[in-house]
Amino acid sequence: MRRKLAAGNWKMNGTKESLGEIETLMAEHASPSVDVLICPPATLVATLADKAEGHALAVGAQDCHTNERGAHTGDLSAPMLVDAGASYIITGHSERRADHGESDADVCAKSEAAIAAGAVAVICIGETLEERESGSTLDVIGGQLDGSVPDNATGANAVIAYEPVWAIGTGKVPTTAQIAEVHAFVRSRLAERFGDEGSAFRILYGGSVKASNADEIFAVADVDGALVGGASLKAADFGPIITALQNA
Ligand SMILES: O=C[C@H](O)COP(=O)(O)O
Repeated sequence: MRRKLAAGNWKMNGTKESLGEIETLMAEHASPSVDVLICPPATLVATLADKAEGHALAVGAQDCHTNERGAHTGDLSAPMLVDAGASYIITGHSERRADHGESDADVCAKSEAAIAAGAVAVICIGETLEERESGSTLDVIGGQLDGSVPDNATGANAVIAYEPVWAIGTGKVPTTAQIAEVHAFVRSRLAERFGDEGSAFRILYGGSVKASNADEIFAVADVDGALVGGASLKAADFGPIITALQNA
């Protein structure tokens, strides 16, 4: 049985003051029946991990370097992030792919590094609007999945996040049929490659998830939770999404 996951990605938002939102969230969701994860900017990982000690809240990072250490000014390695308190690391977010030119091979190496460091890799894939409109969504998703998920991935150490690029931060959400089609495709592709283990991977949906659409999205087969951006910044927005996932 896959345990559901409500994951918040704060992206490049938040200072120490913002952690008050997490204190509210932890107080209001002290014993969630789903996994709850917040990935703040790297500057806040250690501070949030300290605050989350003893609470049912996992802390994650938004990216990592492929190497364990070395001359890479400004970068952070997976073991360093784990040392700071991250138990999950997002890899291959479309904003990293676009802003930093990360390829599937880069994402695969980062995911492998995250897993080797003992973190759960949250591996992101998703098509652009142009790819969706040209009918190549499943080809794109299949290629990203094959290229970005490392051989050492299992259901315990990796999560797949399907985030259509055109749905991120836009308020546009695919239809439930579109989400169902991609999630079923991802599930079958994982089964082809990993056999029975393929059914153990959690597959999250991400892109303009909010309290008002969460129930509908979480009712879709093979949606094991969400990777939430904007609506994860405030407890008043993220709390109801956690509740919806618990009730799904
Ligand atoms: O990582 C989160 C996603 O990019 C979704 O962001 P959003 O919920 O602001 O659309």
